[in-house]
Amino acid sequence: MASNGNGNASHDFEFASSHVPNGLSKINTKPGEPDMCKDDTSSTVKVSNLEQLHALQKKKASAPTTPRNATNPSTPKNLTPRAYLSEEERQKQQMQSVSASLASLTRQSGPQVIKGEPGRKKSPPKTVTAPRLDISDSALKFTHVLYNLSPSELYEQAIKFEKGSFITSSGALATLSGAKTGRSPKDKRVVKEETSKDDLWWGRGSPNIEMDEETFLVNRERAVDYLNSLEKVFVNDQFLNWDPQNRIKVRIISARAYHSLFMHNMCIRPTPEELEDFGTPDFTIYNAGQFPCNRYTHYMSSSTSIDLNLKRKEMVILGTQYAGEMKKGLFSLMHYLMPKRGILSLHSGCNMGKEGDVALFFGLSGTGKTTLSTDPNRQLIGDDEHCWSDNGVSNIEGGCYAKCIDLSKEKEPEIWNAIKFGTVLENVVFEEHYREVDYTDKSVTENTRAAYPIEYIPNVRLPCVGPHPKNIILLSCDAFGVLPPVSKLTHAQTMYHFISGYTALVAGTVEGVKEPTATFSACFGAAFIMLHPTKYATMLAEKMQRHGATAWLVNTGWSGGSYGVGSRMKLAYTRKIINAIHDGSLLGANYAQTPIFNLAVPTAVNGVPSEILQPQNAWSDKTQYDATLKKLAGLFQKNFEIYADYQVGGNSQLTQQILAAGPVLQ
Ligand SMILES: Nc1ncnc2c1ncn2[C@@H]1O[C@H](COP(=O)(O)OP(=O)(O)O)[C@@H](O)[C@H]1O
Ligand SMILES: C=C(OP(=O)(O)O)C(=O)O
Ligand SMILES: [Ca+2]
Ligand SMILES: [Mn+2]
Repeated sequence: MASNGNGNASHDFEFASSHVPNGLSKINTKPGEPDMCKDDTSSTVKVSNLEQLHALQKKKASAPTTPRNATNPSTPKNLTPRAYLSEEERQKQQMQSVSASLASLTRQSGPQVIKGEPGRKKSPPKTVTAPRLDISDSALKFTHVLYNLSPSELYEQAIKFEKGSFITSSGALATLSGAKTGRSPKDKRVVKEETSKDDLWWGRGSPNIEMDEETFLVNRERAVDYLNSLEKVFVNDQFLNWDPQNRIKVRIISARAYHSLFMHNMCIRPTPEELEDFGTPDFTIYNAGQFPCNRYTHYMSSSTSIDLNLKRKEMVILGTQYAGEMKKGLFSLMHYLMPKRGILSLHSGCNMGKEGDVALFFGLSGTGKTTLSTDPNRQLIGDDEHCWSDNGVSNIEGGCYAKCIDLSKEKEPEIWNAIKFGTVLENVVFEEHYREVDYTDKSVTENTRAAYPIEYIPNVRLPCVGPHPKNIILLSCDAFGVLPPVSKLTHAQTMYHFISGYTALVAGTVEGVKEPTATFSACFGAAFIMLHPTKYATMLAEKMQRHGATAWLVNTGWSGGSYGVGSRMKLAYTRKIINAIHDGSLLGANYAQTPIFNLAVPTAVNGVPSEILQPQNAWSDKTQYDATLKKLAGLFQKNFEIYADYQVGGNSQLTQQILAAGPVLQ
């Protein structure tokens, strides 16, 4: 009957052959049809007003989840949806839990919260009301809770309400993180309290700068008051760790859609059933990043404070909107919780080959964990944070956080293609009309970032778990240009370099500064570790020995001279080196020892010019090379002094071997 695009003409209307006086043809409806003009022929919608029509557009939500394959080990067997609860009761419990999270500690109960956006006054709001014993202006107002919104909803929130939010030509959400475009490790504080203080690493070299319990509460109150003063807050209830036995439930309360979307991408996304049974989180982040801390508060040294309280299982963020702070805050938590269970937490990328061979990529920021674990020939398990338990490896996260300065489609196609709808693009610059991103532009920061769900990488391994690692790759971006592109490490050397955690980056964007600065960051992530580095090193040594893993040191930094003279190692060469590690060919190569560092360097690697394998060959000024090598060796030795008094494991022999495995200056 109808014309529905298949080429048949509609016979619903007939033009009368006779002309009416004004020149317009008269339209006659067919006999039997109701006397109304229809502009299409499909059945009409069953609504009586526009509002109802708009309501039809949105159907019952099913939360966007992290996809898992059929044999999903990350859904614990005892997870049965609470079928006995009515939808209304369930929602009420959910909001009661959020209200409790947002409660001031001086009140018995939480603030009045309403699920959903402000301004929808039509239906009576589902509120959770606190008994009004302590009547105050802030207790009288409602806070709207935007609970586990989808990427589409978060895009709308960001674009409507957050200045600096734009959709780029590839569909990503471009945002600005404000004044802080990187982490603020000097502003991190850890509460010294009786449940954890004896386990934690304090003092020289430690990232854990202490704070007392009272001061934490002052900052927590500041964050909670700020969040409650807003019309609406975002709440994400999500998981960490793909190992089902060691999954952690986290709640993130934030004020920006950008933060909510970032965490949606970075944490593991629960299924609707898992969300129904979420209950009370194991850990809560209060992100009040737009609001500064009070500098008159004890322990505060700037307007930024990132405070971790392991006893209360809470983290407070004030004065920084850099989203990586939340991700790495949770990583710190895992660096405390997991070793207590005999599980090693690792600042590493991880992927797996067709034979089930797993590789770990350790390294500080910018050394290549994300770039090199994203490999078209291998399945990606994760780019940044992992656990190594007796069952193998598991990713902690549900997403990746790639650096995108100078990103190119040719060199890193998988990451390039992952920057699409749903991806958060931090601090990038784009052309104002077409919104084409210019990845070379450092106007906002050099630390431009893309956060995307892990399944945006096509060859992802879901669930993100794997067997015990075969190769351990320590990445170092040596801007001095003296470390070889690749070397095979002995067991003791592995421990030495793991504890040292060396990289050297160029001093940054300051004009005229050409001298590289060495960074030593224990366990390739000193900013996130909670226990003494030797604790993690002992676990790594034990696991590597038990599972027969081989370790390699790979320099992704400079070759042919230091920064300013030499050039960055070609990514294509590094990839060839990594391939030779994966396929086992490098294990059987011939090796030569280097002076001072005593590293075993292969004489040939398929696809890599042999003259760059021994770094001194690539330098034109040999005396300069010798001097630079000695300088770096001295820096290593100086850094290691703080560990000389510690034992690795119960084994003083291993400790002696580790000390002897460092560079030797004649
Ligand atoms: N030889 C190389 N190996 C690895 N990365 C390289 C190399 N040369 C340049 N790069 C660039 O260095 C950066 C490494 O960053 P990324 O992989 O995100 O580091 P991480 O994940 O360790 O913080 C990327 O921008 C990458 O394109
Ligand atoms: C998010 C970060 O990690 P990485 O640079 O290691 O990817 C960071 O250091 O802020
Ligand atoms: Ca990374
Ligand atoms: Mn990282």
